[in-house]
Amino acid sequence: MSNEIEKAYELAREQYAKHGIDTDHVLEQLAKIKVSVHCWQGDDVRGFLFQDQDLSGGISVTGSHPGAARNPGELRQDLEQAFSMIPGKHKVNLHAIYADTDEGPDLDEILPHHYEPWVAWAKQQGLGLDFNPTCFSHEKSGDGFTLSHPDDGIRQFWIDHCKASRRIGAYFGEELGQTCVTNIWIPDGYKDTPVDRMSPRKRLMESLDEVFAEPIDPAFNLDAVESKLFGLGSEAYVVGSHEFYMGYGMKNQKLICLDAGHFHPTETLSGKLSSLALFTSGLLLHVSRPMRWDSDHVVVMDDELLEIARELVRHQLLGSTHIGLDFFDASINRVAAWVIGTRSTIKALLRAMLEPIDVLKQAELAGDFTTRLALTEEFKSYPFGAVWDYYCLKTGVPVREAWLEQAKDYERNVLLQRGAQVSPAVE
Ligand SMILES: C[C@H](O)[C@H](O)[C@@H](O)C(=O)CO
Ligand SMILES: [Mn+2]
Repeated sequence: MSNEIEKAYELAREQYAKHGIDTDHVLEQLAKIKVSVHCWQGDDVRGFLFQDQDLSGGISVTGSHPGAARNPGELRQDLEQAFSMIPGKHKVNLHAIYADTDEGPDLDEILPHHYEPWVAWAKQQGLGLDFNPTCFSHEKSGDGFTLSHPDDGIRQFWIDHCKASRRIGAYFGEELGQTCVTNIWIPDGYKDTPVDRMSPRKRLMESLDEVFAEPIDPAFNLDAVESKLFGLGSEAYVVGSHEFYMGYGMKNQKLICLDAGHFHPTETLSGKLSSLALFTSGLLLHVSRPMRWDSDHVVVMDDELLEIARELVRHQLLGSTHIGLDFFDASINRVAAWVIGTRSTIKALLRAMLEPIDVLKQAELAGDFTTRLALTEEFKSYPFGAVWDYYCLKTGVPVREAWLEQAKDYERNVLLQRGAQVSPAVE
């Protein structure tokens, strides 16, 4: 098998070389890209701090596939399993509710040591960590408002939570020697048309100013802010809209987080990158797959994913863009969901790197749109799959669908052995 893969790669290498594309170099570049894999696919966004709280904040996970992780040890075990089927070294994105501690801190009391086992594990696995304050699934977000809440006390609680989160991000960055991105998303909004759209936004702006007041070394932690068009129960108005965070992020040098599911259905994230990149200090992506709404389906290599990858590659945005995933599907094996979404994202980046970018740009500049269209179309059937297979082989992960048998074994031997109750950590 490995001989066949190597032979196919040699043929592919020759074909790409005819267009000046050095596949060996492309694979070296690909290996440098880190995808931030979101931990919350592993347990349907439940977390470990408030396990009796229902998921709130206008997001929803559907499906009842067995085997969700019930404690931090199981979640790490599942992530390790997923990473053994994903080429490259990446990052894990944690939410505050994934603290690994018996101390039971409230969200405004979280401290770096509550996440120490995650750091020890990340070091051992050679992974980076990213972070998010959890401004939902909590009694103080019950009426749908957090950082823009009209009540000073409740707003202060969420400000303190976000401040604590940045310090945890800085701790991750310092400990792991890899910058942590701490992303703030809040659900605040109204189900029906508000009378006053301005005041909640003013409160949010002031809360964010307070959250970001403490200087933190950007080598350790970078802040990001994530907008949204609507949520379940906030259909009419979301305080943290795209325009709000675009303005806030540019004015205050914060990363702007673009979630593929957070725009009007015909708007594309890929269409926004080249504009925002000209004016921002950097971007964070939440690569997701909206189906008619912000449904957070598992990412697949569809046209939009490819177009996002092309924008990042063609305009050299990989250095300033942090690529995170954000989907949660409980109707399929959760480990497989991670593997499918992450492999598809990396594969799309590879495909984008294997295109004759300079030739296409020159054709466009010369007004030769025939060549542009013809080459773009022909390259769709170039043997990128042979290069991908070779990359998997060389990085020691299963080639093609071979990973599925491994995932099924893991499901049989581990996931299906889990009962419904919370069990002690597996370690
Ligand atoms: C759990 C995540 O933080 C959440 O999905 C957020 O990023 C979002 O996209 C909400 O719609
Ligand atoms: Mn998101």
